[in-house]
This record gives sequence, C-alpha cells and structure tokens, in this order.
Amino acid sequence: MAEPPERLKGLGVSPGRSAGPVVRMAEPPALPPLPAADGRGLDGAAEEQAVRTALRTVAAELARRAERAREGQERDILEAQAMMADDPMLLEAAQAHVGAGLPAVHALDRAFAMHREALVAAGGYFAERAADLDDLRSRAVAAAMGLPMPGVPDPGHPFVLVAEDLSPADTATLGPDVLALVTAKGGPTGHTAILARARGLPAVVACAGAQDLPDGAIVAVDGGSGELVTGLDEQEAAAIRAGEAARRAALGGSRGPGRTADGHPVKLLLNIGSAADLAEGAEGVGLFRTELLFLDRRSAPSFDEQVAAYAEVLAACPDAVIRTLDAGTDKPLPFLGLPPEPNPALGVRGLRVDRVRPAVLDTQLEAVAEAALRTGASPRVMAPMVATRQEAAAFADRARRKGIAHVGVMVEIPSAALQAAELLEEVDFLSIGTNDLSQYAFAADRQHPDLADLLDPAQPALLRLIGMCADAGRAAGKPVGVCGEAAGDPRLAPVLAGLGVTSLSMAAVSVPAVRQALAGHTMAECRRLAGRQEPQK
Ligand SMILES: C=C(OP(=O)(O)O)C(=O)O
Ligand SMILES: [Mg+2]
Repeated sequence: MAEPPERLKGLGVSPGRSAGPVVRMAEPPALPPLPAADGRGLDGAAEEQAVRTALRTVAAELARRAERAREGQERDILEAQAMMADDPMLLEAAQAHVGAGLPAVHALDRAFAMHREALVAAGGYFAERAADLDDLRSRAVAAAMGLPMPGVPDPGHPFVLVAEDLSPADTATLGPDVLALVTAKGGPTGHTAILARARGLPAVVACAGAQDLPDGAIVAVDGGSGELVTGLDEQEAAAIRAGEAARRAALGGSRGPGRTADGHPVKLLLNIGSAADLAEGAEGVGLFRTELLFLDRRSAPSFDEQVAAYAEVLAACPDAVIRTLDAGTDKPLPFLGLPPEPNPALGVRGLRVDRVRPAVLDTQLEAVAEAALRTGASPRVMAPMVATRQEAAAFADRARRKGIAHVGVMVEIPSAALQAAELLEEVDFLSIGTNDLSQYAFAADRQHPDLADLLDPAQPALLRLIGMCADAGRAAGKPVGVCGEAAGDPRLAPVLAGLGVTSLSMAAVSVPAVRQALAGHTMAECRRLAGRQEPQK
C-alpha cells in the first residue's frame, strides 16, 4: 500500500510535471571518532582490503559516469578524477597508515590530506586541483563507511533529485536520468533554475521539508506551481509522466515565428549555455551564456577550444547573440583568481572583470571573430552588467576593432535602463536581463527564496524600466529584446510585446507556451495589458 499523499510547497521555477523515486544528494560524510588506542584489535589485512576496495569503488564509479557523460568537458573531468582515485601512491600512503594502526576510513582521510598538502605546497596549477582531491576524499571515505557517494547521485535509474542546494557545476553535469529537481534553498532566477529550464527539467526550489523525503519515496513534482505530492505508487507516477509527455507534444505542435493575433512580429529566441541546448522551433539564439564553458575549470578554455564552441553554435545559428563572460557572485570562476569580496553582487562581476583581467575578454572576442570567419556567420556580441555609456562605448569599440560588426549591451542595472537612449547611440541593440535588473532595481538578492515577490517580473517598476528601454529602441530604430527569465513567462509575453520589446529569448521548453500566449492577443490588447495608450491615428 502506498503512503497517504502529503503535499510540500516550494517555488516552481521550471515548468512541467514529472514523478518518480526520490534520490537525495548525499552530504560529505563526517569521520567517525578515532578508536582509542594504537590499532590493537583492528584486523590489518581487512582494513587494507577496505582501503583498496574503497579507492577501486570510487574510481569505477567515476569511470562509469565518464562513459555516460553528455559532453566532452564533463567526460574529461570525470576521467581525470577516476585516474586520481586510481593513483598507486595514494593507495600506498593509505596502506602505510593502516600499517601504523589506523582503520581504513582514517587511513584514507590522512592519505588524502597528505596529498592535498603536497599539491597546495606545489602551488599554481597543482594547488587548484586540491578541490578535486577533497571531492575524492569524501567519496572514498563514504565508500569505506558504506555510505552513499556524496555529490550528484547516479543510481542507474530515473529519479527525482532532492538536494539542499546545487552549484551551477552540479546542475550542468546532471545526467539523463534526472526527472525533476527539488532543492531546499535557491531563488527563482538563480542559476540552478536557469539551467533546469534550459534542460526542460521541472524544478522546485526553496522547498521546506524536501530534505526529509526518504530515498525511494515516489513523489510528483510540479515545476510550475511549486507543489510536491508524496505517497504515490509507480503506476500513478507513470501516468503523470505520460500526461506530461502528451502535453508537451501538443504544445510542441505549434510552429512558426512569434506573432500577435494581428500579425505583429515578436521574435522568439533561445537562451543556451552550449550547442547542446539548441532546439527546433525558435527563430534564433538571443542569449548564449558563454560562462558555462568556463565553469568548473582549473584554467580558462584555450582560444581553440573557444573557437570550436562558438563555431558549433554559429554553424547552426549564424546571427546568434553571444554574451561575453559573465563571471562573479553566483557564477564564481576560480581560475580568474579574483579575491573574495564582502559584497560580490555589487563588486567585480560581468564586464567589470575586464578591469582586472583584460586578456580574458580580448581572447574571447578574438575567438568569436575567428569562429565567425570559419563559419561565414555574422554573430552579435553583447556585454553583461554594463552600467554607463562609457562602458558601452569602450566595449563596442573593442569588439568592432576585433572585427565583430554587431555589438550590443545588456540592460541589467537600473542606470543602464535610465540611459537606454544614450547606450543606443553607442551600440546596435539592447538585451534586457530581467533577472539582474530585478535584483538591482529592488535591492533583492536573486538567489533569495524569501524575496520572490520582489523578484516577480510583473512588478510595475520593472515593467516601467523595460518600457523605457523599448521606447528608446523605437526612437533609435534599433532592436530591444528581453532575455531574462521573464521572457519565458507566458503571462508576461503579451505585456512585454505591448511595451514594445522586439524579441523574447528563453529556454526552449518555454517557447511553445509563449508563442501561444502572443498569438492569443492583438497588439492593441497587448498595449492595453502593458498600460500603454493606443498610438494616435
Ligand atoms: C539574462 C540574464 O543574465 P544571467 O541570468 O545569466 O545573469 C539576466 O540577468 O536576466
Ligand atoms: Mg544577468
């Protein structure tokens, strides 16, 4: 008999429904206390064997995940980690600690600690690998204690992933078996939510009580309403999955460009993190978040690696909008070596990183120009986190000197919205990042689960800032789009069209519903919804 249903509520941040067994992301294990004396009473041979088995288990599990990995970069990281776990010197060191009287768990912990110290002492590239060793240490200790592996689980069957929180790197490496995501922390426009939407994975964040769900309990997840229902059986779960597949198939049946009911065009574009997110049914790419290429790396991707990644997208979509690196705050990139800041959302992030690491932007712009040459494409490039006309002018000049013809900037800071007309004297287009524009207009951390009402893109002050940008675009005869998560909200699509934005850029999963919402309203209705008067005849 299934348990009676119980409901939990969080914030629905990636629409769609799914259902399946819960698998929780395990936390790194705590070491048990050391046995009192010098190892008397321990079976040395058994402890040595336990050390060997733990390291083998870790290496084998990482190798298995490497085989199943979706992308080259992820596979490379997992393979490198599997090799580290297989390092005979590590095994020898741990066995020596067993020889000195330690149980397997502590012997492994000490061996990893020694390796870590050696890496940190070696400095530079080696020191940067210390975090990899910490991850391996947690895995080996968990294996020796018979606990589930920490990190993103891979149980070998479809599951609903439940975690306290997920880093962008965790979310980017989720395998194909993840049916839905539920986290106890997180906000509506945090990067976990964005990456979940990019994958079309239903997701609920800020869900109190989620972590008390037992592994294996079958739950239904509604990524739109934020509701979780527990106590289902597998048959009910299968029915929910089938219903969702049918709903998506029906919505996916709508085709064609974005149009209001009376034919006013509003382009429907895609937000992507790599070529893997490209999908049929949209009119182009409105936001290529290039920082995903830089995440979870010990060093910046090389010029050639960047050219290949950009060319792959440009070959499929020649006028894609490529955003230059947006590092900082919730997207930390350790290789930049930036010092911690007391107030990182207001610090050196986005385009501001160029003030201290100019080579990164130079290489990126050169790589985009080279990818354009190789593919015969004419990409558009834009900078994140532009605050002033001077920044916009300097960026445009830099990009044009590298041979990039179409240059824009994002409007993510109220100062940029207030100066939209001036920015458009410097650049060819604007793209409004409503996730950050909300954060900075309302002084509300976009990751904060309790401030979701302030971050609601239907807030009148946000809509007024968007309207100011759209007006400036109309006056200048230049496109002004929205690429924040608001663009994928079908409630808001007619309002944004009524304000005069020329494109909406969103995760592929959101395109059909937004297309349908636009097609359901005439432009006059859109303008009324946006609080705009009909233009004088
Ligand atoms: C599109 C945006 O950029 P990101 O979410 O990557 O910060 C935004 O801020 O709205
Ligand atoms: Mg942003």
